[in-house]
Amino acid sequence: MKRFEELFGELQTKVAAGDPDSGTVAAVAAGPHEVGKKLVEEAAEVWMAAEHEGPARTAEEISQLLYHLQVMMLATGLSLEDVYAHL
Ligand SMILES: N=c1c2ncn([C@@H]3O[C@H](COP(=O)(O)OP(=O)(O)OP(=O)(O)O)[C@@H](O)[C@H]3O)c2ncn1[C@@H]1O[C@H](COP(=O)(O)O)[C@@H](O)[C@H]1O
Repeated sequence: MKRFEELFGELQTKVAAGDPDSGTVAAVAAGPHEVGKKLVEEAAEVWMAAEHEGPARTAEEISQLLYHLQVMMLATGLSLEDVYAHL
C-alpha cells in the first residue's frame, strides 16, 4: 500500500529525473492550467461516486484526486511542508 508522502517522494524523483515514461512528468510539463482541468474533473468524479457509486468507487476516485493534487503541487513548485503549514 502506497502512502501519501511516499507517493509524493516517488513523483518528485520522477519529475527531477525527467523520466520519459512517466505520465506525471508529462502532466507537470503541461503546466497548472492543464493539471487544474484534470483536478476539477477528478473532484467531480469523487462527488458523483460518493452520491451514486458506493464507498469502494469513492475511495478509488479519492485516490486519483489525491494523485492529481500532488501533480498540481509539483507543477507549482510546492513542497509537502508548504501545504502542511496551512493544516
Ligand atoms: N496514483 C496514480 C494515479 N491516479 C491517477 N493517475 C492518472 O490519472 C488518470 C486518470 O484519469 P481518468 O479519470 O481519465 O482515468 P480513467 O481511466 O478514466 O479512470 P476513472 O477516473 O474513470 O476511474 C490515469 O490515466 C492515470 O494516468 C495516476 N497516475 C499515477 N499514479 C501513481 O503515480 C506513480 C507514477 O506514475 P507515472 O508518473 O505515470 O510513472 C504510479 O506508480 C502510481 O502510483
